[in-house]
Amino acid sequence: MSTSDPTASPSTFDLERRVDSADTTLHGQRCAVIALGSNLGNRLDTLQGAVDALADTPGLRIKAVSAVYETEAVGGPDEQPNYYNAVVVLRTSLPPHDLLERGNAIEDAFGRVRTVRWGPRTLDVDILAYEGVTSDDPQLLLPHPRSHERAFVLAPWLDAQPEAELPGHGRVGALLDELGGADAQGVRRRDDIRLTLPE
Ligand SMILES: Nc1ncnc2c1ncn2[C@@H]1O[C@H](COP(=O)(O)OP(=O)(O)OP(=O)(O)O)[C@@H](O)[C@H]1O
Ligand SMILES: Nc1nc2c(c(=O)[nH]1)N=C(CO)CN2
Repeated sequence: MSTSDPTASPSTFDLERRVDSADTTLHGQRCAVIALGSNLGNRLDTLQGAVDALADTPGLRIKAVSAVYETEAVGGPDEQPNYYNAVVVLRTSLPPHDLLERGNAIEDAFGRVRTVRWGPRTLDVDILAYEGVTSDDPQLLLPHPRSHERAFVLAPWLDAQPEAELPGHGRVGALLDELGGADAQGVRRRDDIRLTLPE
């Protein structure tokens, strides 16, 4: 992890130790899919910062990043700004809870404040699925229990991984069709902006 990592903290060392041990045990690398969302502040810079921070995580390699989608806020208080949403497909030797911890640290680094449920936020990092893992632990529900009904998740996921399947629900493309497509939920691909992967 580089010293410029905005999430670097003493717990970073803990994380590195766990990554090292995960690398040398049976965990191997598994595929995981992460949803990013932002509807406060500079949404594009924040999503790019989150991609950079994920890419800078030991034991994690990004395989694909979706286009950016501008999406109407679902749930929570009225009159929220639109979100920018994107999905990242990765391979990792981090166990699921460590990946969650890393996602939470990245949210915190970008000023995430938790007030009302589904309220506006600088950054949301959700784990949509983790290869071979289902979990009913409220701290980490896998696959994410609401992803099948959210076009703001399915449209970018399909973009990043056209053959994707949501465990227990089927193909992501079919799920999006069942919702009536991206347009039906106010989800629009923004082809004028994009996220990049660090070299
Ligand atoms: N798959 C998951 N990915 C991320 N957080 C999860 C997951 N499953 C459970 N959680 C838990 O959900 C808690 C609340 O997360 P958060 O406030 O970001 O919810 P939200 O993104 O607003 O709502 P939603 O869960 O509907 O997307 C977190 O503390 C986290 O431990
Ligand atoms: N459009 C949109 N709406 C949301 C989003 C989001 O990322 N995009 N995230 C939520 C909680 O995770 C609740 N509502």
